[in-house]
Amino acid sequence: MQKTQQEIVNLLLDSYRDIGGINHLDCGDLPSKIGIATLCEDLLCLLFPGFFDYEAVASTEISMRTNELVAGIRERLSVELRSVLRAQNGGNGDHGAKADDVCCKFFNSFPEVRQLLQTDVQAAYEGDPAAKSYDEIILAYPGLEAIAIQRLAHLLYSEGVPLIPRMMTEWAHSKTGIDIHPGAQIGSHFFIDHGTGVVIGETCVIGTRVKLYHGVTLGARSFTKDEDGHIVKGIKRHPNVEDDVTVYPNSTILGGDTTLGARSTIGANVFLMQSVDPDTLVIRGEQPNRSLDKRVGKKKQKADPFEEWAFQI
Ligand SMILES: CC(=O)OC[C@H](N)C(=O)O
Repeated sequence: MQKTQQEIVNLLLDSYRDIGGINHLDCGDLPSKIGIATLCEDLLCLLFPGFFDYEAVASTEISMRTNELVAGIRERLSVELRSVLRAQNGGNGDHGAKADDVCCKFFNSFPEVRQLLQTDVQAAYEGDPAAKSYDEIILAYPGLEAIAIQRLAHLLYSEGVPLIPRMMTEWAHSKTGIDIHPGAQIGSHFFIDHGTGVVIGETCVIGTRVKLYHGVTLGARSFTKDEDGHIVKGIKRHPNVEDDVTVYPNSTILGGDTTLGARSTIGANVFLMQSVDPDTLVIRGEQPNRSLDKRVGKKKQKADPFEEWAFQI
């Protein structure tokens, strides 16, 4: 039997009353998904003047253009910040002062973020023989876009801003296929080549000159639970990657106390839940240019049951 419009509405209202966990009522605005997406687009224009704009930008107009961009971003970011801070406080309070403070710190950090991004572009140029120019990297490398947004999102995350940083990195994820949590701490000269399927967890600490290929996961092991069976949040769950480490495609490194020692290389398709010393090579399967004897002779450990071999390079 067909339902009237009012009957359909009543069914939904009943469901809103009975199933409460997925309603957001009487507790203020949430950030807008479209709003965050356009903010991210404008932030990229601000970080890389002339690269993400629709039209060429002349140096004579850079001051005016920067003024306009900063004013627009500041106004919209303040609105979004007030919304999330209110929502966090059950829809109460103004939070204008806190929003202004966060905005101010955010913009103050831009020169530092740009300095880091310049090292990321350099790392991509030096790390990829296919990269012909810095322009190509800024315009065409998904890894650069993902790390640019993550570095900004990390500033907001570090100020304790809820929701917005995650929405920013998810915007970048949807564009690039690269999922970097805003909490991850990432050093300079960071390069993700190709990028699709890379996942970097919230509590990762990554050193300088680290290079990752597509499909790499820096993830958590199975979750610790409290006595009520609830997963414990806020603990260190993801690996540390020291300076000058390279991880080749589709490798999975798990665990908060797992450290990839400096200058190590993790080959493709490796599954690791234990630390490796500095200067270690970990590979899975045969390497055609090494005899098995040589590998066995040099091997440090064999991680059962995955047939991984680690030895000094
Ligand atoms: C990257 C990863 O391990 O994710 C698992 C889970 N989301 C966490 O943060 O622990």
